[in-house]
Amino acid sequence: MRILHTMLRVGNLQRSIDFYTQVLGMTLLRTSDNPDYKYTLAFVGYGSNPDHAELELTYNWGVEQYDMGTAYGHIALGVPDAYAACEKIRLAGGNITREPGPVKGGSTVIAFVTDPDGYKVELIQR
Ligand SMILES: C[C@@H](O)C(=O)SC[C@H](NC(=O)CC[C@H](N)C(=O)O)C(=O)NCC(=O)O
Ligand code: NI
Repeated sequence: MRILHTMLRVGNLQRSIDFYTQVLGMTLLRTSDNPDYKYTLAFVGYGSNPDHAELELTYNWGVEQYDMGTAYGHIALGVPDAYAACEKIRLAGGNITREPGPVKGGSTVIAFVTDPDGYKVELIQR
Protein backbone atom coordinates (compact mmCIF):
# COMPACT_ATOMS: atom_id res chain seq x y z
CA MET A 1 0.00 0.00 0.00
CA ARG A 2 1.02 3.66 -0.28
CA ILE A 3 -0.42 6.99 0.87
CA LEU A 4 -2.23 8.66 -2.07
CA HIS A 5 -3.83 11.69 -0.42
CA THR A 6 -5.20 13.37 2.66
CA MET A 7 -8.66 14.94 2.31
CA LEU A 8 -9.50 18.26 3.92
CA ARG A 9 -12.98 19.80 3.79
CA VAL A 10 -12.61 23.51 3.02
CA GLY A 11 -15.06 26.42 3.13
CA ASN A 12 -13.78 28.28 0.07
CA LEU A 13 -11.99 26.28 -2.61
CA GLN A 14 -10.20 29.13 -4.38
CA ARG A 15 -9.01 30.56 -1.05
CA SER A 16 -7.49 27.19 -0.20
CA ILE A 17 -6.02 26.65 -3.67
CA ASP A 18 -4.42 30.09 -3.42
CA PHE A 19 -2.96 29.26 0.00
CA TYR A 20 -1.50 25.89 -0.94
CA THR A 21 -0.09 27.14 -4.25
CA GLN A 22 0.91 30.76 -3.59
CA VAL A 23 1.91 30.44 0.09
CA LEU A 24 3.18 26.84 0.30
CA GLY A 25 4.40 26.52 -3.29
CA MET A 26 2.29 23.53 -4.27
CA THR A 27 0.84 22.91 -7.72
CA LEU A 28 -2.85 22.64 -8.53
CA LEU A 29 -2.77 19.13 -10.00
CA ARG A 30 -6.42 18.71 -11.07
CA THR A 31 -9.98 19.53 -10.09
CA SER A 32 -13.23 17.65 -10.48
CA ASP A 33 -16.84 18.67 -10.06
CA ASN A 34 -19.52 16.31 -8.85
CA PRO A 35 -22.81 18.11 -9.58
CA ASP A 36 -24.93 15.12 -8.61
CA TYR A 37 -23.55 15.22 -5.06
CA LYS A 38 -22.80 18.95 -5.07
CA TYR A 39 -19.09 18.98 -4.31
CA THR A 40 -15.87 19.95 -6.02
CA LEU A 41 -12.41 18.48 -5.46
CA ALA A 42 -9.05 20.17 -5.98
CA PHE A 43 -5.88 18.10 -5.71
CA VAL A 44 -2.72 19.99 -4.77
CA GLY A 45 0.82 18.85 -4.08
CA TYR A 46 4.50 19.02 -4.97
CA GLY A 47 3.92 16.38 -7.62
CA SER A 48 1.32 13.81 -8.56
CA ASN A 49 0.57 10.26 -7.47
CA PRO A 50 2.19 7.80 -7.31
CA ASP A 51 5.50 9.62 -6.72
CA HIS A 52 3.99 12.24 -4.39
CA ALA A 53 1.19 12.14 -1.84
CA GLU A 54 -1.45 14.77 -2.60
CA LEU A 55 -3.91 16.89 -0.65
CA GLU A 56 -7.55 16.51 -1.71
CA LEU A 57 -9.34 19.77 -0.95
CA THR A 58 -13.05 19.07 -0.81
CA TYR A 59 -15.62 21.84 -1.19
CA ASN A 60 -19.22 20.95 -0.41
CA TRP A 61 -21.28 23.49 -2.31
CA GLY A 62 -22.61 26.16 0.05
CA VAL A 63 -20.75 24.88 3.14
CA GLU A 64 -18.42 27.66 4.20
CA GLN A 65 -17.36 26.51 7.65
CA TYR A 66 -16.79 23.30 9.61
CA ASP A 67 -16.59 22.47 13.29
CA MET A 68 -12.89 21.70 13.46
CA GLY A 69 -13.21 19.67 16.65
CA THR A 70 -10.18 18.64 18.72
CA ALA A 71 -8.96 15.52 16.94
CA TYR A 72 -7.16 16.86 13.88
CA GLY A 73 -3.41 17.42 14.39
CA HIS A 74 -1.44 18.50 11.35
CA ILE A 75 -0.01 17.69 7.98
CA ALA A 76 3.80 17.81 7.91
CA LEU A 77 6.02 19.21 5.15
CA GLY A 78 9.80 18.75 4.98
CA VAL A 79 11.85 21.91 4.41
CA PRO A 80 15.64 22.45 4.22
CA ASP A 81 15.49 25.62 6.35
CA ALA A 82 12.44 26.24 8.54
CA TYR A 83 13.50 29.81 9.34
CA ALA A 84 13.79 30.75 5.68
CA ALA A 85 10.56 28.92 4.87
CA CYS A 86 8.68 30.89 7.53
CA GLU A 87 9.99 34.19 6.22
CA LYS A 88 8.93 33.26 2.69
CA ILE A 89 5.49 32.16 3.96
CA ARG A 90 5.05 35.42 5.87
CA LEU A 91 5.99 37.45 2.83
CA ALA A 92 3.39 35.52 0.85
CA GLY A 93 0.75 36.40 3.46
CA GLY A 94 0.77 33.14 5.42
CA ASN A 95 0.03 32.94 9.14
CA ILE A 96 2.90 31.42 11.13
CA THR A 97 1.30 30.25 14.38
CA ARG A 98 4.38 28.62 15.93
CA GLU A 99 7.73 30.24 15.38
CA PRO A 100 10.56 28.03 14.05
CA GLY A 101 12.74 26.44 16.70
CA PRO A 102 13.63 23.12 18.29
CA VAL A 103 10.69 20.93 19.14
CA LYS A 104 9.96 20.91 22.89
CA GLY A 105 12.18 18.32 24.49
CA GLY A 106 14.11 17.66 21.30
CA SER A 107 16.39 19.16 18.70
CA THR A 108 14.43 18.92 15.43
CA VAL A 109 13.54 22.40 14.20
CA ILE A 110 9.82 22.77 13.49
CA ALA A 111 7.31 25.52 12.85
CA PHE A 112 3.56 25.67 12.21
CA VAL A 113 1.49 27.61 9.70
CA THR A 114 -2.30 27.60 9.79
CA ASP A 115 -4.29 27.39 6.58
CA PRO A 116 -7.39 29.52 5.80
CA ASP A 117 -9.77 26.98 7.41
CA GLY A 118 -7.60 26.63 10.53
CA TYR A 119 -5.87 23.37 9.60
CA LYS A 120 -2.32 23.29 10.97
CA VAL A 121 0.60 22.51 8.68
CA GLU A 122 3.90 21.61 10.33
CA LEU A 123 7.21 22.54 8.72
CA ILE A 124 9.97 20.09 9.71
CA GLN A 125 13.57 21.05 8.96
CA ARG A 126 15.32 18.05 7.49
C1 LIG B 1 -11.78 11.15 -5.59
C2 LIG B 1 -11.70 10.42 -4.29
O1 LIG B 1 -10.45 10.65 -3.73
C3 LIG B 1 -12.71 10.88 -3.28
O2 LIG B 1 -12.41 10.97 -2.10
S1 LIG B 1 -14.32 11.23 -3.81
C4 LIG B 1 -15.19 10.26 -2.56
C5 LIG B 1 -16.50 10.91 -2.24
N1 LIG B 1 -16.30 12.23 -1.69
C6 LIG B 1 -17.34 12.99 -1.36
O3 LIG B 1 -18.49 12.61 -1.48
C7 LIG B 1 -16.95 14.36 -0.84
C8 LIG B 1 -18.17 15.17 -0.46
C9 LIG B 1 -18.83 14.65 0.82
N2 LIG B 1 -20.04 15.39 1.05
C10 LIG B 1 -17.87 14.83 1.98
O4 LIG B 1 -17.82 15.95 2.53
O5 LIG B 1 -17.14 13.85 2.30
C11 LIG B 1 -17.17 10.03 -1.20
O6 LIG B 1 -16.84 10.08 -0.01
N3 LIG B 1 -18.14 9.22 -1.68
C12 LIG B 1 -18.90 8.35 -0.75
C13 LIG B 1 -19.14 7.04 -1.44
O7 LIG B 1 -19.61 6.13 -0.76
O8 LIG B 1 -18.86 6.97 -2.65
NI1 NI C 1 -10.37 10.85 -1.56
